[in-house]
Amino acid sequence: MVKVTVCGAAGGIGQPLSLLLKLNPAVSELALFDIVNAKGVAADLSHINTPAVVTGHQPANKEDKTAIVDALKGTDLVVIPAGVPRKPGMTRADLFNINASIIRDLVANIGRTAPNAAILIISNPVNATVPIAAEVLKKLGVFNPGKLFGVTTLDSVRAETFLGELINVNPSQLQGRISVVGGHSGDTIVPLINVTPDVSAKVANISKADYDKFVNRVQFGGDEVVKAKNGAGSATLSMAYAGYRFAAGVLNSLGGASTSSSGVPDSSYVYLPGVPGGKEFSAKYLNGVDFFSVPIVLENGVIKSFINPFEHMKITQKEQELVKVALGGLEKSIEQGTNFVKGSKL
Ligand SMILES: NC(=O)C1=CN([C@@H]2O[C@H](COP(=O)(O)OP(=O)(O)OC[C@H]3O[C@@H](n4cnc5c(N)ncnc54)[C@H](O)[C@@H]3O)[C@@H](O)[C@H]2O)C=CC1
Ligand SMILES: O=C([O-])CC(=O)C(=O)O
Repeated sequence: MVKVTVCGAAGGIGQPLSLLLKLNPAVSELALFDIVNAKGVAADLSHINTPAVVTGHQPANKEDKTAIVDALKGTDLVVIPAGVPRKPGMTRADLFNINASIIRDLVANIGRTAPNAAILIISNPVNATVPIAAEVLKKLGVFNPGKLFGVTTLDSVRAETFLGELINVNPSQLQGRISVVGGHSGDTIVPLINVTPDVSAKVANISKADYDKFVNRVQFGGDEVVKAKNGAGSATLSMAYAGYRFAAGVLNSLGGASTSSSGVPDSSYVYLPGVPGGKEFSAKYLNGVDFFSVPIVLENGVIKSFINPFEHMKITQKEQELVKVALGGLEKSIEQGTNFVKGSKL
């Protein structure tokens, strides 16, 4: 019996992500929470002939806490795509003012109602919203760093797609054979492409100009979609796919499967000092930066270990430089998120 809750389930990401979760046979209950239209989306999805029982939870007014409590009660996994998306001309950091308090309040509810649930954060700016979640859970005394995941899978999905185009390989075959680390915005995103010898041999022929274009496209792929949607939001469908890919990995691990079985596992933006070996890794390679996206190995829905890219992947000089740049941006966002909660009443 596995209960999954989606917070922000009626949104552009929330709806297709909930659809994909409804199709997963491991899910027995799917609780959809949103401040609008949660019941409508739930009624719609509930007609699909798969075992998951779908429920919709929508507060009647601002004071109504029963909807969120019902959505979270007994849940094993919460996915959060709640909040506002970007419009052209905005950075992800510009979303902080609105999304920071949405994440703070949702995670406080999770900490109080479902302290053992795995929490997957999609809402931007991920580089800061995950530190917000960690700080809230710490304040409530229920922080389990092995169960807090910043969802950066879309960066991997993009890297696989764009590299596949470049080296003429079916992009779905690149899953687990390249990696993306760092954070989730602009130059904090660092693709690593020399992860397996077969891919490494192919990328050796890429020109410097093409490589630079590839890195830039992975780092700024989100902007490409924001521009194309021209005011109607940011990536939703590719994000729902990516969010589902990551959530399915967590669900599989709850069912006993190891995420490390096929190549390099997906990365997630995690609190390193709370992961085995993470504190030493951060001190040695990241100037002590606490949150960083690394490939993680899961067991029973919890991070069992992570793969140290600096020891297990052939990182080039250029990639080292990209990591250095990423750390500067990450430090600022982490501090912003942490300070926000320190100055907040829960
Ligand atoms: N991690 C990643 O790779 C990506 C993250 N995102 C982020 O995901 C977030 C959602 O994007 P979209 O689905 O396109 O936005 P959207 O506006 O279509 O949907 C957001 C949903 O959240 C709901 N919501 C707002 N406040 C809420 C609250 N307090 N509790 C529950 N639900 C609430 C809204 O009613 C809406 O249905 C944005 O912050 C966006 O930047 C988007 C793409 C990729
Ligand atoms: O670009 C955005 O604002 C949404 C996002 O995080 C992405 O598409 O990677």
